[in-house]
Order: sequence, then structure tokens, then C-alpha cells
Amino acid sequence: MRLVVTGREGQVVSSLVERARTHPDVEVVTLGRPELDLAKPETIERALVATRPDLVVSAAAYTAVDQAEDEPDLAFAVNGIGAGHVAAAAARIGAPVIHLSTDYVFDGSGEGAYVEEDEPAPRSVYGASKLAGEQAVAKANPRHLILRTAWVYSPFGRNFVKTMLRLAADRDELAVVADQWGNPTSALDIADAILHVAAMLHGNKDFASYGVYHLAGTGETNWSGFARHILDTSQAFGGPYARVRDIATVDYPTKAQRPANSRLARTKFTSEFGWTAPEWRESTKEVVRRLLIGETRQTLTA
Ligand SMILES: NC(=O)C1=CN([C@@H]2O[C@H](COP(=O)(O)OP(=O)(O)OC[C@H]3O[C@@H](n4cnc5c(N)ncnc54)[C@H](O)[C@@H]3O)[C@@H](O)[C@H]2O)C=CC1
Repeated sequence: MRLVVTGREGQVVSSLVERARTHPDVEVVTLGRPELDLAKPETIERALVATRPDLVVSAAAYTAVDQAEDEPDLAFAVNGIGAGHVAAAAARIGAPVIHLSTDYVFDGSGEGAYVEEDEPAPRSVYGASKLAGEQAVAKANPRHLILRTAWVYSPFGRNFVKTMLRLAADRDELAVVADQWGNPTSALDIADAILHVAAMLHGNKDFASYGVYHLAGTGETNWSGFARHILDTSQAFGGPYARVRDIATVDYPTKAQRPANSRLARTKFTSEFGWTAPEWRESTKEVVRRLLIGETRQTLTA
């Protein structure tokens, strides 16, 4: 099965490339700029047709949440219109599309974990642009799986785990917000889930489970709890450590508003596909270990 992924060096893209190495029947082709530029619709179909995918994974996105407040046109062009063109091109080729979306489509005012049927109400340009993408994908290709994920980290790219380890190398104490709740999710687990579903989808004309799903790490925490676990784990491995001081969102102003509660209920994905992500602490431990043993050490200082 040839799986074509949009993006070249993102967290999910890199994780898919790595995890697919243990699936001899899967070939992953990455497709990014300049051949495929989501901000340039004319590049999208041509690039996708040339790679002849069995399945398209739409993982590339404009992910700079705060910067998006200053660049709404670009964020919507990439995450909304661009994502729609990817799904449309897949439809023309006859391929299903697995599209990544975000917990930030919700406003965070809910009490429990969000289910797929809950009404989205994004509070940021990034969240709104990703919601536009979900709508465009669903309209362009009936054979779509929209996977909303959250709080993504990995040994690759930029993410919270790397930031905490980098800051802890220079400081004794880090102030981290304790009133935003969610599900830390390893991109390596996202890759495993995608490969699991891809195997169910491939060549199965009777596949009837298209739609929107929440896919996130098992368990929940807030950013400060996440930071503590990262740094305790790092200390146990002999890596950098800092104390974590709880602060409130109001004490850490950012351009984009973030949902206070963006916990995602994962039961639909589990019951439909028989796959559950590992507990977030376990997956975090593995990523911290990998970052500390140095295989990607140079990126910690980047
Ligand atoms: N990082 C996170 O915490 C979360 C991410 N997501 C979603 O998951 C997906 C994957 O996220 P990550 O791997 O963390 O993102 P990332 O920021 O690590 O990688 C994004 C990729 O998109 C590519 N890209 C950006 N603009 C492009 C353009 N105009 N044309 C072609 N490629 C372009 C980048 O080069 C990069 O390869 C995205 O759809 C994101 O919105 C959802 C929830 C949380």
C-alpha cells in the first residue's frame, strides 16, 4: 500500500516515516514544498496524482497557533482551502483521505471530555482555520477520516517536551499554566493509529466507518502536570530537571486564546477500530528517553 503524506518534516510525518519501517507492506511517500504547497492550490493535484497514492494522509498544516492571529489569510489558505484541495485530489484519484485536525476547534467551556458530536466553536484563528479544513475535506471527499488530536509531542520538530527539557537545562524553576486541561499525544502513537486504520481501509470496498474521530493519548492532565512528568522522567534518566510552579492562564498571556478544557473522548475510535493509545505518561517517557540518549540531541538546542 502506498501512503502519501502531506508535509516533509512535521512531527506526524516523521513519525509515520519511522513507524512504517516496521510495516514491510506499506510505502510512505512524503510530499511537501515546493512540489506540494498547500497555499498554492495549483500545485496540489499535480503533485498528488504524480505519486499515485492508495491512501492520502493530510498531516501538513499551518500550526503556529499564536502567529496565525496575525496571518489569518495564510492560516485559512493552508488549513482550510489547501486541506480541501488535498481531499478533492484524493477523491479524483479514487483514494480515501485521513485528515488531521485539532482539539482547538472547541471553545473549552465544556465540563467533560468532548465527543465528536459536540458543537465546535473555535476561539482562535488556528482553530477556526482547522474547522474550515474539516468542512472542506468532508465536502470534497466522502471517503474521509478526520482525526482530531491534541497536545502533540515527539522526538521530532518543535514541541512542549523539547521546550521543557531545553528550559530546564538553564533554570531551576519553570512557571507553567495549570488551568488548561487536555490529552498529551505522542505523534508516534498517532502514526501507529493511522497505520492500523490504513490496514483496515486498504482494498476494503465495504469500509463504512468514515467520519470524524477523536484520537489522543489515554489519560489527561494540565500543562503543569505534563511538565512535571517530563522533568521527573528526565531527572530519573539523569537529564535536566527544574521545579514546576503552577500559574494561571491569565498570568501567561498569549496572542491566541486556548481552550481551558480540550479533553477529547476517545471511545468512538477505540470501539470502531479496536485501537487505543497508550497512557500518556508511558508515551512521554519514551520520547524523553529518546531525546536524552542523544539520537536527536542537537535538536534540543535548536
Ligand atoms: N502540534 C500539535 O500540538 C497539534 C497538531 N494537530 C494537527 O496535527 C497535524 C500534524 O501536526 P504536527 O505534525 O505537529 O505539525 P508540524 O508543525 O510539526 O508540521 C507541519 C508540517 O506541515 C508543513 N507545512 C506547513 N505549511 C505548508 C504548506 N503551505 N504546504 C505544504 N506543507 C506545509 C510543514 O513543513 C511541516 O512539515 C496538523 O494538521 C495539526 O494541525 C492537532 C492538534 C495538536
